[in-house]
Amino acid sequence: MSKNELILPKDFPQLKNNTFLRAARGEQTEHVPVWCMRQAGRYLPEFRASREGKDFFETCRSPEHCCELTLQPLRRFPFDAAIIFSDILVVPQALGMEVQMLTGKGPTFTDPLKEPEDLQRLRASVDVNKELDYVFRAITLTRHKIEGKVPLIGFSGAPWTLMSYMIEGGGSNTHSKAKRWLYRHPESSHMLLRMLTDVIVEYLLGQVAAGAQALQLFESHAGILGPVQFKEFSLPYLRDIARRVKDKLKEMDQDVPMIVFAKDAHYALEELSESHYEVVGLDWTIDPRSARKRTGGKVSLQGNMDPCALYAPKERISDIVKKMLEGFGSRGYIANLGHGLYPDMDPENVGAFVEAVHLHSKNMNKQV
Ligand SMILES: Cc1c2[nH]c(c1CCC(=O)O)Cc1[nH]c(c(CCC(=O)O)c1C)Cc1[nH]c(c(CCC(=O)O)c1C)Cc1[nH]c(c(CCC(=O)O)c1C)C2
Repeated sequence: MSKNELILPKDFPQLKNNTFLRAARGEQTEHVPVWCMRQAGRYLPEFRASREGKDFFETCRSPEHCCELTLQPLRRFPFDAAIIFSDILVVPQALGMEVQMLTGKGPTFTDPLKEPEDLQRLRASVDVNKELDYVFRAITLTRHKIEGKVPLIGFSGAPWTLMSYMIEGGGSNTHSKAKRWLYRHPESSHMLLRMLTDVIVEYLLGQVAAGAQALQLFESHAGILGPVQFKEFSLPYLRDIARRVKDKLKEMDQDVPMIVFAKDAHYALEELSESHYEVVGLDWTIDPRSARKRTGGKVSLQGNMDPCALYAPKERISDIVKKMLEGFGSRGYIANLGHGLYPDMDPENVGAFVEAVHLHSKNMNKQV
């Protein structure tokens, strides 16, 4: 028996800081909780040291490494949540596709999908518990090792974003190969999106069973769609995922908040706030006050400082954070960036961001 198998998803340490979970449910908290997308990342020297010389997806398959990388940012900063170290592309791998992380190039598929016939290359039925067991073990281990300090977030890529990677074969500016499918092969596109949805639902439920206390869906490529295609090829699947996961969680007597982050989908804010997610994540192109108005108190909001604001001097970061908090208000709000941290960011400025959120939100609460 390997040492991971001894770690079971039960008897987890008691949660000490639940501000993130309460804010996700729209409750008032002592301070506004804060975390950063890509908080476990290359901007931290200890992350670069741990990852050095190791294959990215091999790291993802090692529960011990994932646990260590997830915990690293918490040792430096008083974040109010942690996100499990993994990647959205483990799902296409589970469907049978080969993906490598190439230095300087990012994720690269060996043999991307080209035509609808290629769907036959995908596993028709995926045993999620077998294929993605390593993620579940990483979550269980981390949930123990985090010692109840903050909640642990599980995540998945959303169907359209994963579909676009599977067809583009990696990062892309135009996503024109994937969008070509939407216009030329709409039925096959829906078939692929349905296949992904089925796997994602199982995957998210498996993450909760393993110990995830919240779930975030990353629709990172929403912006490239525009409102009409978003309504046809993204939104229905986002809604289906939330509804199916929620129904099952109810049966399991679990109450796990779900966050949807559809980057650059400001055109769909109203729809996203009526999609069964407790929290809508926002990129920096949306004004906080108008986001509140447009979502009408139906959901909590998360975001949305421009990550590049972290290049500003610390006093300026503090001012930007203060304005952002005033725009969102301190209730039903989780502070974050509008997208992930970049590798060249100064950890000290990340610390200044976290500190400013806590300080200004406590002051705002005093004035109410
Ligand atoms: C740290 C990291 C990750 N993935 C990649 C890196 C950098 C590579 C490395 O360190 O070697 C490659 C890695 N993985 C991906 C990319 C983007 C490729 C591209 O489109 O150009 C890269 C460089 C794909 C990916 N992967 C992810 C997204 C959605 C979020 C987003 O929009 O950025 C996406 C699009 C999710 C993701 N990815 C990761 C996490 C957990 C860490 C954390 O957030 O603290 C998460 C949540 C981890």
